[in-house]
Amino acid sequence: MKEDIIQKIAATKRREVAALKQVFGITDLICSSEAGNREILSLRDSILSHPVAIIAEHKRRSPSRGEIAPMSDVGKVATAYAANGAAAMSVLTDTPFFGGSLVDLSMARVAAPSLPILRKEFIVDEYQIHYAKLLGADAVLLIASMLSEEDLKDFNDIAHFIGLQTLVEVHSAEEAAIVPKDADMVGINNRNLSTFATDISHSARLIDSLPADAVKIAESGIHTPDDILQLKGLGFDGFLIGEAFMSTTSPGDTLKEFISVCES
Ligand SMILES: O=P(O)(O)OC[C@@H](O)[C@@H](O)c1c[nH]c2ccccc12
Repeated sequence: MKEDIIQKIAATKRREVAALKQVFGITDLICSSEAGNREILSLRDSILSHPVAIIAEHKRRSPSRGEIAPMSDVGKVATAYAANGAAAMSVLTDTPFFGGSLVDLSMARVAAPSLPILRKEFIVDEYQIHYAKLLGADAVLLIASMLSEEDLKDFNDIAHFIGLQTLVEVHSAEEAAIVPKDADMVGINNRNLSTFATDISHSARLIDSLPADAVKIAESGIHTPDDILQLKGLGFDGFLIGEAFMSTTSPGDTLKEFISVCES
């Protein structure tokens, strides 16, 4: 059977973390991230205080779309997202599949000091959570389908222990059932991680399997302001959008246009 993309990514991530650990051990990493202690911004509060709460993503390429904005200046995009009403920013740090990097994360942090930032990564090891903090993230994505129930709980606790928030991503009712009660936000990904195809009606079908009081984020395949309004009507609090912004010449202006259409 052909290997799922997500399985291939998970294997790559394990090798990547093993190599990083050779250079910079986990104890050194934890000490460094604690030494540079900065005030963590609440991504969750920002979602709840924005009437149209968009987590605007920086994405250079993807396995499904190929190149989107390979030469993007992440600092410029971060400044533009902050200036044009983003509730938060998501920075893809994966290199082999999405063309991002840890440098992208730290450059976004410097360029947009008041904007909550999510490290968008395939987390398979707590090491990646400490690295997220070191480079200035406020929150991390935890993908339920890549983790055992036990690891999901542990990683959620570790993130909280070092002051970061968590967005737990699910794809099914079974995964929704294992989301830790104190996860800060729960996301439904409209992208099937085996095929990478998107279908926004997936969010609509699954929303009732999330706890009523969860902060709910719809992720992927959102291409128009109308998509946002439809998902908002169903009860979603926030919207994670990458391609629809990054495939335009000015991601910040496109974000602004989406918000103004939604608010009109
Ligand atoms: O570019 P889009 O379709 O707007 O999607 C953004 C974001 O939701 C997507 O990058 C994403 C969310 N979770 C993921 C997990 C794996 C790969 C990709 C993703």
